[in-house]
Amino acid sequence: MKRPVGSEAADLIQQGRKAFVSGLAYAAALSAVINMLQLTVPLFMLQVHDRVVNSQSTDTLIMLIVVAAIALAIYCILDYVRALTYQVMASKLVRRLNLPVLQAAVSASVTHGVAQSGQAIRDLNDIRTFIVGNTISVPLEALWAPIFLGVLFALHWLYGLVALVSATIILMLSLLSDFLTRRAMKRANEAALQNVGEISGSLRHAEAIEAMGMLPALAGRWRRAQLHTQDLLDVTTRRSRALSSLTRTCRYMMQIAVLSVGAILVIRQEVSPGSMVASSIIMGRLLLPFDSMVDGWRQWVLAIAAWKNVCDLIGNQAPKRETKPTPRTMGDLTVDRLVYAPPGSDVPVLKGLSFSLSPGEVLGIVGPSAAGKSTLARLLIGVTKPTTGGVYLDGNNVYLWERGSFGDMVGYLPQNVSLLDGTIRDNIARMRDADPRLVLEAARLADVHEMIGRLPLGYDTRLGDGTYALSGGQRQRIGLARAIYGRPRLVVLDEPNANLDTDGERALIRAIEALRADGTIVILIAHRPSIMQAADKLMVLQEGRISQFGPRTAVVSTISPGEKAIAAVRGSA
Ligand SMILES: Nc1ncnc2c1ncn2[C@@H]1O[C@H](COP(=O)(O)OP(=O)(O)OP(=O)(O)O)[C@@H](O)[C@H]1O
Repeated sequence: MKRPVGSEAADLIQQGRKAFVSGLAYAAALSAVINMLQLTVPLFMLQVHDRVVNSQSTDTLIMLIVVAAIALAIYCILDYVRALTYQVMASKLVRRLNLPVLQAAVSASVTHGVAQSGQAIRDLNDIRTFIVGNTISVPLEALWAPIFLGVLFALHWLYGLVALVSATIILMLSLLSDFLTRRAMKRANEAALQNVGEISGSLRHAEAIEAMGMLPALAGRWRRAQLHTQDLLDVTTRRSRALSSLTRTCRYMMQIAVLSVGAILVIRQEVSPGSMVASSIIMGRLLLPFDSMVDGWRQWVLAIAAWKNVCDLIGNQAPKRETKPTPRTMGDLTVDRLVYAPPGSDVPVLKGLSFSLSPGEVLGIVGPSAAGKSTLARLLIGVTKPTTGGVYLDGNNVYLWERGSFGDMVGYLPQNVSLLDGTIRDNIARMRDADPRLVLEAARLADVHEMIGRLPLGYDTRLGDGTYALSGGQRQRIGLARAIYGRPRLVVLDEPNANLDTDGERALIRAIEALRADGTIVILIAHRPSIMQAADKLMVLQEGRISQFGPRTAVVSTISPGEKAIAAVRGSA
């Protein structure tokens, strides 16, 4: 039986939460013992002063050394085990969630843009850094403060009182630091993120910037934005440095205070000299988590917010798709009352489209700009979720289809061909371990084999930033080879001839004919009419509605003269 779609995401979140909570409980148990063992040194001092110095007994000293050494050895092991526990927690979480977050981020970037999805990947990394860092332990350490306080009260109530007042002062200073820096820090971080986003976005258009002399104006904007960020950071740094100096000084003063109280008590012979030194050490240990309490708390809040973002992304934004592969099919493509309105908009771009195509049919889609052609293409390949209605391939909903098996069924050449960082072979083979036979077959079918052979490293030529730059036509033809790699059952080509010369167009028509002979359903979207001679059927899309649909010759004969997009089709008939 198939599991309900989306339940895998909920399971993953649940498992991640469980692993974190059980790991934290284990770390808390270890922390309990570790904190007790941290009393080894002060207790050793106390005993040395009170027993060894007074009795001058080296036997007692040796016994104390042995006991302390055993306690410290156990401390060392447990401290290491606790660090390992955090590391295992972090790596389990990242291993489980890496792929789902990446998948969800890709889906989210289709609908919400790249910024949000990039943030989710950063969030997961932040959670990992938080778990393996020191601040995760702060609340666990603070839990043991009452024990240290109890020991100090047990040594003398005045030690306890000084410690209690000191802890309160340190906590107040820590809260004050948070109050004075939190807002400015948040604004500085947001401004810095925005700056980096703007700069990296603009660098993608370096040619246009350079050619049209936009650099001075852009540099002025970046400079102003960076100065603003720097001002905010300066404010936070000044305030937090001042408060951390004050806190540290207070801590030293409090240790002097406890030592002074101890000295008075020793003079009055109310406590032993050993207890004076021991109380100073315990006090330092007690104040440590209070010092980092607010920072630790802030890190916890940030980590919880990051976890919430990751859960939201996986649970809500990721498409609720089937998790089991669907077998390869040869059936019809059916579009049923398809309506699509972009997120946040009530105005549909596509208004109730219905049509169907049989295996081996080639459909050409024409229409004026902004008619909804590319939006329809994205719905046909199951990238975008329909608002209502659906697209079905052999009865299976293309949006809900498990992505791995659907990818084998489908080829897509987007309007803006985007080749990925990697070799030409990697790109044609869709970044999988390339099967050379299939890569060659796709390249031959797209008629790019010779062209690739002329490149410096052939199929091993690397594409990406700072590497080999292909022409627009070369990119489009390699994109076509990628779309038809593995002989998919449905191929959607959005403006496949936009950058092609006559030879390229002829090769494209040959590729479409080969796909048709193979029983593949091909959908062609084009403004340039020459390619439409390869189509069996034509659809004219206008303002999100099908105004014409049928065999190519029939549609062409019924088109009213004067319509721009349709005149283009007539030219091809
Ligand atoms: N995610 C979205 N958010 C807002 N508007 C959108 C979204 N997707 C599509 N649109 C709008 O839908 C309309 C159709 O866009 P589409 O890209 O499908 O047109 P097209 O027919 O392919 O145009 P062209 O021939 O110029 O490529 C446009 O007005 C576009 O702004």
